Amino acid sequence: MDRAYNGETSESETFRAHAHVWRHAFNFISSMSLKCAIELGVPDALHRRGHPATLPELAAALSVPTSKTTFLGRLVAVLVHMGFLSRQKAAPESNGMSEHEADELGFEYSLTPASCAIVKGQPLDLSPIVLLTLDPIFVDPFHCMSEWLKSDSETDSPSLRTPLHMKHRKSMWEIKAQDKKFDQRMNRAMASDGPVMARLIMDKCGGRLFEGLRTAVDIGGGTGGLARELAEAFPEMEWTVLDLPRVVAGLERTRNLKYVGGDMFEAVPPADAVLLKWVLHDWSDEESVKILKRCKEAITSNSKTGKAIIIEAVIEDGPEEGETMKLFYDMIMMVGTTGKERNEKEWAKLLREAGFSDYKITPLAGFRSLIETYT
Ligand SMILES: C[S@@+](CC[C@H](N)C(=O)[O-])C[C@H]1O[C@@H](n2cnc3c(N)ncnc32)[C@H](O)[C@@H]1O
Ligand SMILES: C/C=C/c1ccc(O)c(OC)c1
Repeated sequence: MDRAYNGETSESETFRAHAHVWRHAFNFISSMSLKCAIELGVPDALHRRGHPATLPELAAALSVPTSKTTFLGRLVAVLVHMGFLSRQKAAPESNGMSEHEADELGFEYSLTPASCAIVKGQPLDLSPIVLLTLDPIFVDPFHCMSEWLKSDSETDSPSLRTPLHMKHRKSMWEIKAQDKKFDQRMNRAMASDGPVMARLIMDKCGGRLFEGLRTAVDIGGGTGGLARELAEAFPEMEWTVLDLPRVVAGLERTRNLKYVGGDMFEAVPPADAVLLKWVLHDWSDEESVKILKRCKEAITSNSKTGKAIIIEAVIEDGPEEGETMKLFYDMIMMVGTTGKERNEKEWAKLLREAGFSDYKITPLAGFRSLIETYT
């Protein structure tokens, strides 16, 4: 019999184990409370206000009716607990409340560093990524994970390719092509990561990264969230964003940045540097090698000193808290795409198979790295 059942385990140890289970079972409450706060615009309202708000003031600012104020208070309690709001005792005279009211509602709430990071429209706003991650299109298929794991891929029915496929009877890419709202949500989430990564890349690599290079193309670059920043930082270079025609339709070129609609599995515009951020983790090894081969052709046809620059997680490198994110993104890739997160060995193998020679990994802050590889 297991130690846990034979009485040798101390009670406190058992309770610690139970607490561990409880916490993990209820983790989704944190995710959903965060999602709700973003949808309601809680951080935005406090940011606009510029000073702390009592619960009734917050309710008014969010257009939550008086009949729902106490319910909002229950969400707010969770947000305080999670570190997305801070709570202080309000000075009673500051809000004109009687002492009795102050007992119940005498707190004021303000932003924390974590909620500042999800104020909409701020340069480094993470809220679009949260809303994409917690979209039912991604969350629902997690309920199918066990069923999917037991289904035999050998039968190779397309509907068994991913749990997302199993749930929606379509691939993520088909949904993205058909559902305008989801398409926008995803494009926005990706674009919002651009300025963050551009800043990290410039901090860690500076001008060295593009030294001697005249042209660059961001493959699967979405609406240009990253390329626009880099085009501004490196104005003497010519920049191109390649993405599917409907993603880049109607996007205006700037002085040194243009958009090209196309299919990266077919052809990639020639350039000295090819960028791939958060693209290869969407695809299996076979698919990734195909993309990388197109990239290699694009580089060699243009330059002898060219390189590919891959911005992705490298599993097992970097600090502990980064590791959690890599593991979680690996689940998202497994549930939603045919891709995966890769360790250094797996990256090296992909690059070799696609015909790249050497590579160099520079860890960026957070959970991603920059991989430079040469033709
Ligand atoms: C996860 S997003 C990453 C976007 C961007 N690189 C970033 O990091 O913000 C993947 C991108 O690949 C694009 N994509 C998917 N299939 C493609 C294809 N066959 N050719 C070109 N782009 C493609 C999608 O439209 C999407 O913009
Ligand atoms: C819920 C998140 C979905 C997602 C889908 C494809 C990606 O490449 C990705 O990269 C961060 C995120």
